[in-house]
Amino acid sequence: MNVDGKQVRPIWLGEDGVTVKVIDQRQLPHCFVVADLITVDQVIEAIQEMFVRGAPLIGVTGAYGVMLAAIAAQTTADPLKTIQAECDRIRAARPTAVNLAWGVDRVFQRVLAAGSDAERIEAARSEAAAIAELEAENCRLIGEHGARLIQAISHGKRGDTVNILTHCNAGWLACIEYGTATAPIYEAHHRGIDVHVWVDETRPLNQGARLTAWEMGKHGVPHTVITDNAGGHLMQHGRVDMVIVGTDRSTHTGDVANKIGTYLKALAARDNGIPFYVALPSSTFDWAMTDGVKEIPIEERNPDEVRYIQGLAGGKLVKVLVPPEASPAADFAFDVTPARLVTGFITERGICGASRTEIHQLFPEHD
Ligand SMILES: CSC[C@H]1O[C@H](OP(=O)(O)O)[C@H](O)[C@@H]1O
Repeated sequence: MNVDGKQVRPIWLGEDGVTVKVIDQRQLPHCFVVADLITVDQVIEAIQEMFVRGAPLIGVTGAYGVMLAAIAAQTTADPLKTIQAECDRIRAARPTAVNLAWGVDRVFQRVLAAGSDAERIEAARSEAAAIAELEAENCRLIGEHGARLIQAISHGKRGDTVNILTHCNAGWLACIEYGTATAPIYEAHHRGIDVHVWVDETRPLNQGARLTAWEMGKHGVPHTVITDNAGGHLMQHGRVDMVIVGTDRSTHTGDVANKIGTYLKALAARDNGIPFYVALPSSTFDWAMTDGVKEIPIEERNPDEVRYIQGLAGGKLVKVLVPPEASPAADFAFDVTPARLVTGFITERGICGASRTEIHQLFPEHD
């Protein structure tokens, strides 16, 4: 995406064809820092500590991690076995986003089919790059399809501003280009449709206030940062026309895992008759799980993420909200919105309802 006149992605391969370069999103919006990853351990750290985050981006980062595993495995007695063990470690870095396993497994299948160390490395490098380009194109298509929904609302409002609420960051920073939830917003804005975005701050790591607001500002999209608890009030007072969120894993039966707090927005949207859409590439569907509330693993992160807030000092923890010795804390990173609260999915193949039948009509190869 264009940032201050430069084309920027959250991940790219260095000129040496080995160094995986990522924007350290923990430092945004205060500092733009690029981290170099050259080992599997560094890839795992980047995923776990959220230098990189967002399902599609986590998938691409894990995919490049398999390339780094193949490079390191050259000096081992059994390279394939070593690579497989490293894939297991990368896959386990964060539990909720299904793209991580999807990306790692796609690359490992290509590595398995290669015949030598050099071929394994090249197969991994090219497949990781191909996944990145696939996800970029899928997000572009999500934008095309989703913009039609926004256009219809704009038409119904005779061109008045379409107010869209989004939660967390499902922007290009969570993907490769365009984003998922933000792709229709960018495309509608590009088409000259009058849009405004309510940006949930998204406690505790504030991906909305820090990342979505930064993206919107750099792209010139009108937006307002709000507290997580303001969405219901705005919906009650007719100030939200639609909700679009991303997802880290959605079951093929329509249940949606996304950043903690999404479920509450879906409840408020349903109570106020507001359409609630989930934007995702098909790599984020889980074709095996049927009951998302029961089956999707919900990551629990370090409670200090609740106790502290990141400040201006280059991402350093600068302010204590809850003295650790005073109270226990808990940091549930995701929740699951049941399909009954989801109006529809915006995918690279178009828009569908949130039932198993409708999802499979769009993706029959998974029947
Ligand atoms: C397009 S996936 C974005 C998705 O990922 C975020 O979680 P995290 O920042 O913890 O990786 C959030 O759930 C977003 O909706």
